[in-house]
Amino acid sequence: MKIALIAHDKKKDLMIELAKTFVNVLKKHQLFATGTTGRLIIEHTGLDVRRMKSGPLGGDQQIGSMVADGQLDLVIFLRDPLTAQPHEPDVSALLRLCDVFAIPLATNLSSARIMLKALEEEQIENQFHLRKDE
Ligand SMILES: O=C(CO)COP(=O)(O)O
Repeated sequence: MKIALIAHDKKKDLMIELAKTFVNVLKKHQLFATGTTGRLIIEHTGLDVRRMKSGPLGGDQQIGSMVADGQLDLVIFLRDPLTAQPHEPDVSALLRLCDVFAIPLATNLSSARIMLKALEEEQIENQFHLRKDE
């Protein structure tokens, strides 16, 4: 499965802890991340992560493009709903595209844990999302 991992600044520590907790699950999959999130995950877990640009510099849009192209199966995006983001339109666009293409999307720690637990137990199948044109 192809999984995107993204965290806003105040949620990065949570993302690192999440990645550490589920490192044995995550290492079985292809991982993608926005720039800073990816660097931190690599530094703290040694996981192989393909890094896009940083979120404010277009990373969310790059991930969104992958969603639109059917290149991602899961998105975990630990958002900070209490801090204004300069690239809020990019964030909204990515969340919207996940809904357009019915890609499983976790936007907080609790839903992310449920998603990774399901992945651990192999309850999520590859490419079960619907393409918009299907
Ligand atoms: O801003 C982000 C998501 O909107 C995350 O980007 P970084 O991982 O580069 O901090």
